[in-house]
Amino acid sequence: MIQLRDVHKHYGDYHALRGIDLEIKKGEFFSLLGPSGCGKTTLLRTIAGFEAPSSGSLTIDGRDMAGVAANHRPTNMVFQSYAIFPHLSVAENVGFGLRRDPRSKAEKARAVAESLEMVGLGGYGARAAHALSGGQRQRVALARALILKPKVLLLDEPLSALDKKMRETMQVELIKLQRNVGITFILVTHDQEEALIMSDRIAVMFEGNIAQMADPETMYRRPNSRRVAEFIGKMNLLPATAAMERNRIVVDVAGLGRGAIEPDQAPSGVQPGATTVGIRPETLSILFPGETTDRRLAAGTVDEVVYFGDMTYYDVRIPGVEQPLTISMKNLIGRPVLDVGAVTQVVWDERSLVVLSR
Ligand SMILES: Nc1ncnc2c1ncn2[C@@H]1O[C@H](COP(=O)(O)OP(=O)(O)OP(=O)(O)O)[C@@H](O)[C@H]1O
Repeated sequence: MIQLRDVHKHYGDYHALRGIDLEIKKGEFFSLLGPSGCGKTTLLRTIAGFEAPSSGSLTIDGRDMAGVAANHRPTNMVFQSYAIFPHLSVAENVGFGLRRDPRSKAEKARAVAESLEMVGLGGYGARAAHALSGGQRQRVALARALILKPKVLLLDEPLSALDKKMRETMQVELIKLQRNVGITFILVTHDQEEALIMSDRIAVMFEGNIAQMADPETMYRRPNSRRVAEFIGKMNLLPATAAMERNRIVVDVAGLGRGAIEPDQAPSGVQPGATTVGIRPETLSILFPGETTDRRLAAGTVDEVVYFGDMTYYDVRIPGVEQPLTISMKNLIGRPVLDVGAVTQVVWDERSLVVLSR
């Protein structure tokens, strides 16, 4: 539905977008994720028509958007600083975009009520906008965008001003809303958790480039580079050597040992020789007294313990490995929390390794 081909954007000498190729499907919840300054807002604004690409093409529904003004595109944008008008009522805010709509007053009022219903603010129409909470204002901004029935809703960090609890509630509500209305959502966020929770697909951006584009599970389990791996969640990085042995890829991981891996565990390919592998903390575990395993073991010493409610995070030092490995363990009834200095066995599985050669 939305297609970008080799899109570049220059601001004077600064090269903000460096050849973006992107295809977003109808009805998809797509997130642009990356650190501050990577160009995600520029990309969103380019799709919206607030910025013109320096080169490259953008089509929406097969129609070339070159020269098409923002207000003539089938898109609508919801901003971080959801600029609602404080002197108007909630209903007046939501109906603002219908000022020039030829429908009757009663029909417009019905559309406003419907939009408010969609965002969980049914019955709030008469309230003064200035008397709303942050989360409610955000919903008003959403209702105001939805009433225009855009094909694509562009969301620029829409939840970043909300506190954590409210943000989590709104994340779930936004997902439900998107499923109900079926329109394409493109979300800009620097919050990896938010992107993982909400998206059908994510593009991770660094310095004006898309580093990886994938569904959340692939992005998390099979990052294609060290940088993506470290940007999303916590990843243990270990030096390793890779070799091809009878058509199998075998990696020898410092301190852990050798294991054969599948091709999908090396999303950017494998060069024989020195490499880096990643392993997520929750794919490692500690073998507690009385437990057995048929998986691989490595002996180590607990270096650090961080207790975190239902989880405990251990840093375990393993001979031959420079950095302690972080291991997250669910706190279960009867499972002790180890102390710093405890000698332990770390359980690992070659299936959770990912080769991060870049
Ligand atoms: N109008 C502009 N003129 C000059 N440089 C700009 C302009 N807009 C953005 N930039 C630069 O382009 C780069 C990308 O900006 P952009 O706003 O897209 O980043 P971002 O990834 O959205 O970051 P943030 O999360 O901080 O908003 C930044 O280095 C920024 O300074």
